[in-house]
Amino acid sequence: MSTQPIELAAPLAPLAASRPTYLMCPPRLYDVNYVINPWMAGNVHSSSRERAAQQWHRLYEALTEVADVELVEPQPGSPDMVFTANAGLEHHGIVALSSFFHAERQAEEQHFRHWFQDAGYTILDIPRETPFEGEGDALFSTDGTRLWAGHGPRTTAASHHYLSKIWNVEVVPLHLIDPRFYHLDTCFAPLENNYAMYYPQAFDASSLATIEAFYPPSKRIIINEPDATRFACNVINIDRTIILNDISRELTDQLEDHCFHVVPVSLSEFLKAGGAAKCLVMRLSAAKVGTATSSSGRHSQAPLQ
Ligand SMILES: NC(=O)NCCC[C@H](N)C(=O)O
Repeated sequence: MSTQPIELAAPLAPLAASRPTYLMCPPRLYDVNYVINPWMAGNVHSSSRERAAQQWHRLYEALTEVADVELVEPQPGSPDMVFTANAGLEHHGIVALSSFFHAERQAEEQHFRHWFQDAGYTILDIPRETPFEGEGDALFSTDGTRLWAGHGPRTTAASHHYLSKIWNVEVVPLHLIDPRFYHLDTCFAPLENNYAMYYPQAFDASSLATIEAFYPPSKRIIINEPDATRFACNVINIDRTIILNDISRELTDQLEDHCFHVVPVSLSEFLKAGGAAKCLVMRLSAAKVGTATSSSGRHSQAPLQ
């Protein structure tokens, strides 16, 4: 019998899982200055900048656990710039820049344009006559086979054909009919492992049938009105992690039963403007970022406010 100590094989270094990258905008200039959705009504100047900063930082910290974050500087006169999901839609290094429906947000377009230019993206414009509000209304299915595209309150159905031309992808229109859920990302979320969360009443009958034809019953996570109005569908989903505003215990349990790891971050100050976790971030192709020469950059620490 050998007396040689058994040599244990050195453990394999874990494969570096590629971390996704997101764009965020610090809330230094965030406020509710006007009313362009039902959540803002009665909330003009009612948000606390200090609380908003704390909540945004918690979101930033939760996100940087699982992703890299780039920052764009907030700009005077654009208090909604914190909702970077609405800057545009980026895929394969190309950005379809948003063409905002409301004049109140149109000044943001030039600021985001500069950031994407400096970061080396190819920018394609969507005409002013056919408003398009970026990732707020355009979400790829997690298998990448289709682009779900909302229309109605903000984005026009006529803008969708630009998206299918840019990426040669099937664009599936979903008609939003409840003014509280004015962007697709407020009422619908494709999730990993081909699940989807959605608030059915936000859609017309044929759009709902389209969603249900794609997701079999076992893959549907149906959100009730109390959770929908907590922006439960407005999630950042990275692998099994789901970052979102506070939701009910029942929904948390349901998500955990489907093996998701739920990370709640209270975002009450941003709900006053009609946005939550997913609205505060925009997904980017990692390949392009890090080349920016503007005030943005890759940050591993929470930035100063
Ligand atoms: N749903 C989103 O993607 N973004 C939230 C945008 C809030 C902003 N106050 C707006 O009404 O456009």
